Amino acid sequence: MMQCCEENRNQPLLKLWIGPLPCVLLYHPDTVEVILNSLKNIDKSYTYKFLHPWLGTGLLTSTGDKWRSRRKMITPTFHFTILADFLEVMNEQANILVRKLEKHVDKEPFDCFLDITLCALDIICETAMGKNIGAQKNNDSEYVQAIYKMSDLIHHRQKAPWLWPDLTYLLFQGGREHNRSLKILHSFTDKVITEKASEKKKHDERKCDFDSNCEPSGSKKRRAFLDMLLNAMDNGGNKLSYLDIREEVDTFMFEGHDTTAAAMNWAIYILGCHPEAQKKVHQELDEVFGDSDCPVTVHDLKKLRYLECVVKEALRLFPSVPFFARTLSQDCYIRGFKVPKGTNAIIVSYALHRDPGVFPDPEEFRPERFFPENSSGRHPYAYIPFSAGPRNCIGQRFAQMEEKAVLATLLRHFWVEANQNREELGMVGELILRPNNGIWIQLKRRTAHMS
Ligand code: HEM
Repeated sequence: MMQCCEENRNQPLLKLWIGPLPCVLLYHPDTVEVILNSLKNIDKSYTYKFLHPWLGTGLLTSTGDKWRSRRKMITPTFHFTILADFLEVMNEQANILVRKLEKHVDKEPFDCFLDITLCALDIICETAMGKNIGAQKNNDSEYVQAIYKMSDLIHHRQKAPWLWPDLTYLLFQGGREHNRSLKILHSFTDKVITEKASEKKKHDERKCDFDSNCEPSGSKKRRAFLDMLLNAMDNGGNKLSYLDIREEVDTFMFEGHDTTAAAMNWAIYILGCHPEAQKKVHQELDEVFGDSDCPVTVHDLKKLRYLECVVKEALRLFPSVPFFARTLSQDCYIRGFKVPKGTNAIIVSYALHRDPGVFPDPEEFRPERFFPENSSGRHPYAYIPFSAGPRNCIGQRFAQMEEKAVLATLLRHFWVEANQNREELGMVGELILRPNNGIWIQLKRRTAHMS
């Protein structure tokens, strides 16, 4: 698909069939805008249906009034002050990662992909559910294995139209494994929600009893998204049901960890290939942190402007979600072409981000492209790693905070060298853009002021 867009860069759009589905591929800012800006064409495409058994119709997969009401209810849980509380979890997990990676300093190249991914998994588990599953220390857990199995199975099914009917799917081994993993995933979230709900009940009762002295003095309890979902209400004052909450928690688990994990891995890879840029990051880190080993604060994050440009440029070259799709609920016109209702519009951000008219020498890694003076006036739909418009990524600020905090912690300790060229990565655009061959790096220790 990526190659197809590249070869037809001068065409306004591409029409093709994927199995029985009529599709258009979009990879120009103005054509993408028509779809993403629309308040009507918000239905996800047919292949998202294979996420339903796991995620139900949570924020990612729902549509119409359900999506509108949920989006409104959940948006406040991503408020900046709440995100700031999550930074503590991000710092803790990033430090565990640093300790794990210590053993590789001045040693042979190693594949860091899983290490970074498990760090992202621990972060989302604790922030979404308030549960520390310690995946960084033990990745053999049934739940961790089931998450990866499930993502693989869903992707495989999306690519194979003969596996689309539920009945046929169940005849295959994949279908049976799918149901096994589903049980593990749901019983884990069920258990966590039940525990949290009963904790909340006890807490509310104590509060009614006497509205103070409930918590031991001085202890500040960490909030998780789940705590906020248990309190959330729609316009009519209705609370979310138990199943409503489960679909949202599962959605955060799915959408909120592989994406950030891939993004951090790609950023480490690309910095490992560009020592000049890495030196600038180190210099900035030294200016902000000096010799201290204090955890990263929100205030520090604001000062890491060059690192932010690195993160953005890495997501341009390697968008974690390389394409996403809508099914048109009404006819629309794109550059004068009538695209009928029912068509699947596939937005190929991987190709869009490589438009040489917007990003000259698109394959070059140049964080400077995102300096304010260089990005002002750029088409607002030319760079959309988090999608754009009303259905953009609700976790964007969370993800940016996590990426910067974890990368800053890693790079305060290590100098990174990458050991692969791009061809050796085995890049594949599945649900997530992944390096099939892993990310092989070497680490050297660094101390502040080395830069
Ligand atoms: C670098 C990290 C991330 C990237 C690149 C990313 C990218 C995206 C993209 C492209 C979409 C649109 C998908 C579509 O239209 O099918 C999306 C939607 C979404 N993302 Fe993210 N995401 C990231 C992190 C997160 C995190 C950390 C969370 C939650 C904690 C999250 C939660 C969601 C949700 C719930 C939606 C659906 C929003 C809606 O339809 O209203 N994402 N994300």
